[in-house]
Amino acid sequence: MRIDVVSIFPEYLEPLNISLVGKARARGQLDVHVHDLRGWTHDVHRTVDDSPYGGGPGMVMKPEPWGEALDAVLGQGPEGEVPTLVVPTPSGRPFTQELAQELAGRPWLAFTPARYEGIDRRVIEEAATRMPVVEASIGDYVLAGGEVAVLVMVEAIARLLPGVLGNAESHRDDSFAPGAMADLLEGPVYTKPAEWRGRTVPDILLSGNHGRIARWRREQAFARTLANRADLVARWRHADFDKKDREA
Ligand SMILES: Nc1nc2cc(Br)ccc2s1
Repeated sequence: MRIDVVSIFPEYLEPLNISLVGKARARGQLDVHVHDLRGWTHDVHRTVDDSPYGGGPGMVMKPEPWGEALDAVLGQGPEGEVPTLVVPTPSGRPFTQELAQELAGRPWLAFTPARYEGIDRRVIEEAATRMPVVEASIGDYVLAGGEVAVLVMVEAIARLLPGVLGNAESHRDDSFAPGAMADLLEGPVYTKPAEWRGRTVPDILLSGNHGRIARWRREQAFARTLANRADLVARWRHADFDKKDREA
């Protein structure tokens, strides 16, 4: 997978050089290119924003630099291919595990994290005439810019790429993963020592009875989901619980 990111703070994307994403890049599983939007400005002040038409607070990101940046990115990718443009925005569709899975299946993603009050709408409209566009929100809160959202989305997507996570089984038990864990949060996990500050590990996990352990883990996941995410539980049908249990 190729990933391009255009930002006025390219240094914000430094974390893409380390850990899971960094290792995937070193192994050639990911080809990441970070671009400074100001490279497509032509004035001495390298201007990327201006006051909003219609008035209102803050500044809006000018269309010209973004248009030229996307032209350049399109020209750098595989011949005849276009990226899926991913626009982090509080007003986008929820970025969920399902959307991460969908985007993990694309060969080329281009991220355009905004700052200020956002990007002139015409940039997105014009881009949509030449590539798929996904406007996605990582949550119901407003950040100072989209770079943090890009880090979240790239990590969530990269870990789903074949071979990136050491243990291919890890995906199966992810919270929100399709199948048995859909609409479920992961339950508690434990490791050595068996006793720590007077607290022991649940006996069931030491029993070696893998069927009962799987059942216990699902009950814990259900309880955690019930406690923290009633919205997910509302999507369960009673019969599904038993069915999901059989799938475990
Ligand atoms: N939750 C989010 N907040 C923001 C703010 C800006 Br400015 C750009 C993108 C995003 S995504």
